[in-house]
Amino acid sequence: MAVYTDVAADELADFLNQYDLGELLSYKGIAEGVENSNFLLHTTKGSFILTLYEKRVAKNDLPYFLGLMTHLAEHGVSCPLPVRAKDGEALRELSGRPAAIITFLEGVWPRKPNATHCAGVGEGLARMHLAGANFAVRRANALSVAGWRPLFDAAASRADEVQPGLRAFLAAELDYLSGGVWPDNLPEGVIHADLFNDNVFFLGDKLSGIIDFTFACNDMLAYDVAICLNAWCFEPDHSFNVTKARAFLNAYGRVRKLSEAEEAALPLLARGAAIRFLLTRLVDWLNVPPGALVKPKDPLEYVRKLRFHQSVTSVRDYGLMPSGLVA
Ligand SMILES: Nc1ncnc2c1ncn2[C@@H]1O[C@H](COP(=O)(O)OP(=O)(O)O)[C@@H](O)[C@H]1O
Ligand SMILES: N[C@@H](CCOP(=O)(O)O)C(=O)O
Repeated sequence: MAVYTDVAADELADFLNQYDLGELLSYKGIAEGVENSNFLLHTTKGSFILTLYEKRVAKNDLPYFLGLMTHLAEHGVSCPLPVRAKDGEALRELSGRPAAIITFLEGVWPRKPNATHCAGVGEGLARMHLAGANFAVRRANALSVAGWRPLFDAAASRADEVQPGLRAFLAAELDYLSGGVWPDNLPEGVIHADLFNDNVFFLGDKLSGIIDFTFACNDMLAYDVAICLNAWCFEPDHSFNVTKARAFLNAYGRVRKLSEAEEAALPLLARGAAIRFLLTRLVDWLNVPPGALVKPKDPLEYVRKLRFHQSVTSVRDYGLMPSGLVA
């Protein structure tokens, strides 16, 4: 998260009067993350997170995110719960933005994830996929193949300022991925779509909860696996860590087994997952709003990840035997 929209103390106190959350004791903006404005609130009834939804979030989608958190929590996933105001509504408006308060989740996101964390995420992701199976509401993935071209168009003219040749590299990859190769027959369901290490909390080595459902949608479950491979299984020097990947994939597979078709599609899905985050990061890198409390994320990290997946021919390179047996 970040802070794009400031909230004054008296405005917040008025806002909180709509809830049964006691008196405001203190609040502060959270400098982490890049998408929305987030504040940690301390009231006489405890700690809460206030989110003001910003740029990439469509107001119409908010009931999906809030409903999904409630559904997942009811089905055994540890995640924040939306807090309803006195009128029963969780989604409100503050400082001209859609806003919601969610419960505070204990835990710390891992700054240096190890293979045990990766296994925890694999298991947690698979459990989330199973828990989402009977969520009745649907939301298409706005950031799948069709959503990548507009991002490219928004950044293309300045892409080479970030790295010479980046524009041509992205154009070629986009042409390839949108040229009919993208799978359309893999199992679908609710995916988190942004399960990076700053969205997974641990207490010790044990996963304590999953946050940030603002990209959640219905899409291929294996695409979520690919997003996590990228987010969790590379080192700070951008080399791929096959031990982490094996730990992640095997833990996922113990809860929800990937089909052979899903395994075979993983390299392609990982390329798609890489260009999706490369493009949003590039757009954000080139358009930091003046005065915003935000640290944009490095798009070039994802160029290196994408190049790695371009060289992958089999799921063996991710530490799995093609049959799904442990390598
Ligand atoms: N329910 C929560 N409980 C505790 N901390 C939270 C919670 N939600 C968010 N945070 C804190 O805010 C940070 C950013 O949240 P995140 O949802 O990732 O932001 P964004 O809306 O920008 O994607 C997290 O890394 C965490 O420190
Ligand atoms: N995970 C994305 C950025 C958006 O997620 P946030 O949770 O950090 O706001 C990336 O790494 O590009």
